[in-house]
Amino acid sequence: MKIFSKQQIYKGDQQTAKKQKISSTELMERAGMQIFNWIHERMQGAQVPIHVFCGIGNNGGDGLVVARHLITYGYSVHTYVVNCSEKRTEDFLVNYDRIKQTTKKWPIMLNCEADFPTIGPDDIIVDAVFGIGLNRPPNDWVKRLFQHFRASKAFTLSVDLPSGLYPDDVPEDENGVVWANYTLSFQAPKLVFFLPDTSKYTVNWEALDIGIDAEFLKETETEVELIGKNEIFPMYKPREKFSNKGTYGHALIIGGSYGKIGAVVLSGKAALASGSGLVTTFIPKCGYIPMQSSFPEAMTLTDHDEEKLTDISFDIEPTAIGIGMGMGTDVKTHVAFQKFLESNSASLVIDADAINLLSKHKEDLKLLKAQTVLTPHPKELERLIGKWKNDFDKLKKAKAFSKKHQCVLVIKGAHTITVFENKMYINSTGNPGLSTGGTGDVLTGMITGLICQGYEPLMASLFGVYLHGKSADIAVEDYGYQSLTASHVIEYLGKAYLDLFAKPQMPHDPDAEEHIS
Ligand SMILES: NC(=O)C1=CN([C@@H]2O[C@H](COP(=O)(O)OP(=O)(O)OC[C@H]3O[C@@H](n4cnc5c(N)ncnc54)[C@H](O)[C@@H]3O)[C@@H](O)[C@H]2O)[C@@H](O)CC1
Ligand SMILES: Nc1ncnc2c1ncn2[C@@H]1O[C@H](COP(=O)(O)OP(=O)(O)O)[C@@H](O)[C@H]1O
Ligand SMILES: [K+]
Repeated sequence: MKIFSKQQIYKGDQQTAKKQKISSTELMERAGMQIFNWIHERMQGAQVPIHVFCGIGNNGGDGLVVARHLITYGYSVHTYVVNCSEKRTEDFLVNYDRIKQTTKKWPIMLNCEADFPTIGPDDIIVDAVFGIGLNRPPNDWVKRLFQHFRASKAFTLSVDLPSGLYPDDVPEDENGVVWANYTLSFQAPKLVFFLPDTSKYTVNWEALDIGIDAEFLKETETEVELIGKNEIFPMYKPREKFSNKGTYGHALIIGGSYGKIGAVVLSGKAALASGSGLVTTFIPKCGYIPMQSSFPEAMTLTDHDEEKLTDISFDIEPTAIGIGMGMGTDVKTHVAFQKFLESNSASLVIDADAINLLSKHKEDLKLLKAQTVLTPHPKELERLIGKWKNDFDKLKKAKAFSKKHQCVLVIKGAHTITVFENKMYINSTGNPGLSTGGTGDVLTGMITGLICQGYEPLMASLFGVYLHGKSADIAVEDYGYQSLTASHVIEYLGKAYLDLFAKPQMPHDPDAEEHIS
């Protein structure tokens, strides 16, 4: 699912009006009507007080449309205009006139704190103060209004995005933003719903189809995509009947040190469970017996050093290599890693300590082949690309890094973002049960195993991240967030594959009816 920039959203509105021969007022009517339908479907006329707060731009115009329909259907509505600027948009004014023709209870003008209404905890707030047009922080009294919303504890439904949130920046003051329970976003979600700095402003979100021009939606190239089942399914490579283990590649998993052999066991098992034909692990000598006894499907090669990797040499020809889990950053290990990079020609997935070694010795980055995959968690990413000001700055730096080194950067987190050159792919699966040791090792193994089966490194990363999260989403049903372990993610991988073939989905909806950000 494409995630459009602010400029693209405005362009899409214009193109839709032009192609469908409708006015912008009619498009606003459609948008507001969709919000009304959503509320009406759930409330069925219940007489809960609904406070609709409208700004003076088109987001406010949407709010006025919603309020008018709610009034017509007999709801208990209080409409307010947050009078924060003299510059009203045309469509706001058209809808201001229309609501005045519908009811004698005209919208109440709010000009300062003294005007704030009482809002009960069981009331509903519709937040239509600012949308994507916010271009500076709200006035102080408007910020206090947003805090008044939050203090009321009323269910808050934001129109398009929580007011005070920019579509392409991080607000400096969290009190200047509405904290929404739910956001109904027009046509597609916004990038800010998925970033660690800004996702807290809405608990749930849903995209409402407002009939934006189909050609615009299809042809417009976006910098950001949300990856759900609809995006993943077409990538799937079926298993051939007349195939053998050689058909699906040979994964080599390199890593481990004294006390950290388990990381390689997990990674190797994940490579196998993702479908790799063969798996070999390469570990320090101390790991030989534990590896052979806990992972009988794997072949095992060992370093001559007992406790760490000092010489990564082997006489097999792996299709793809995953390296770094539990490897440590000993000087001897670094020398071995550097030598390995100089001679390696297989596709590579780099994780954990191998990333830390690259961060410590940036000159080694030039040894990476094009399309090498790196899978840092936030701390590892910071060591690699430097500190960032906020999430947007982080993504800018990540794109520059990916371009410079021609690598696929898998930035792990609640919504893992895969960056390749200028494009960013946001994953939609996964849950907090994954916040436990070893799940990252599993991901590296899976991506390595997928490359072995012929998936391009970028596809393997997107597919791997999706399946990893999906497996955890299925497993959490049986184990709960607290008890989910990295081994469960491997165990449930088969179910995650099978889920790809479960009920078909609507093209506009990546994974579910509602989304928790
Ligand atoms: N396809 C779509 O996405 C559609 C979008 N529509 C709505 O239009 C919205 C965008 O409307 P606008 O561009 O009018 O902008 P907004 O309604 O988001 O609000 C900003 C308005 O207030 C002004 N402003 C910005 N920051 C301010 C501040 N801190 N204090 C006071 N005033 C400030 C701006 O000049 C602008 O007029 C969308 O978010 C959406 O709700 C719908 O009406 C129709 C379809
Ligand atoms: N709250 C969360 N929601 C979804 N996914 C998560 C969450 N926390 C962690 N993850 C995922 O779990 C994995 C953790 O990886 P990492 O931090 O490298 O763990 P480890 O090094 O212990 O293997 C990543 O794939 C990350 O995206
Ligand atoms: K809003």
